[in-house]
Amino acid sequence: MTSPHRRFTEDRLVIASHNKGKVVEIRELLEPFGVDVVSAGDLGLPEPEETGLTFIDNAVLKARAAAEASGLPALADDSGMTVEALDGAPGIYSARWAGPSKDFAVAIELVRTRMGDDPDRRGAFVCALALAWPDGAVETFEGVIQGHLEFPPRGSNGFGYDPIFVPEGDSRTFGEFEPAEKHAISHRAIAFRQLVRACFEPD
Ligand SMILES: O=P(O)(O)OP(=O)(O)OP(=O)(O)OC[C@H]1O[C@@H](n2cnc3c(O)ncnc32)[C@H](O)[C@@H]1O
Ligand SMILES: [Mg+2]
Repeated sequence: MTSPHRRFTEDRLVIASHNKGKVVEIRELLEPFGVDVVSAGDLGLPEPEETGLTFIDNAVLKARAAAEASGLPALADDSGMTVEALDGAPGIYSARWAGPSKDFAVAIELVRTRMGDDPDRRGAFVCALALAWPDGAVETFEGVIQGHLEFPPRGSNGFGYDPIFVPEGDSRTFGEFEPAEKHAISHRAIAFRQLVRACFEPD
């Protein structure tokens, strides 16, 4: 049976993200596929307003905007951290909790104070990926990694909420992981494996 997914056959791809940490990780994850990648920032593409109510909706909105503006296929990532004790917040608002200056010390402090001494420390990272073509076709994938939160933040690798997130089965935060170790297990890596299987690898 042939794959129901639209295959990626072009040789150039736009990463529809203005987040430097994400762009670094996505470039590393795409490296084995020999795709020439350019970021939305490099092309001077605008940052669309994220009006969706799910990670998938926002990933599709960002990928479609970049594909239309650039005339190239575009890959967007909408991701965030969900906290059990906060009923899933900050979730799709994870970037917005860091405020206009994108200060994650502020966002992390907000999570710490809102959780207070709630004994439930469980959290997860979610990553939705959308690959969109200029003709409007789109493919979507989602990955989740479970873990718990620890304060104060530890480690200077990664980005965003990495210094407070401890994935299940480890005692270190993602901020203390080497990049290659994070790529082996992260929410982004899980979503990427599905994307690669569906759209990049030969049938
Ligand atoms: O929308 P783009 O331009 O891609 O960049 P952004 O930073 O606004 O990205 P999102 O809207 O998807 O918001 C997700 C936020 O969740 C956080 N986040 C996502 N993945 C993460 C990861 O692997 N490690 C730590 N924090 C992460 C990070 O702080 C992001 O700013
Ligand atoms: Mg964003």
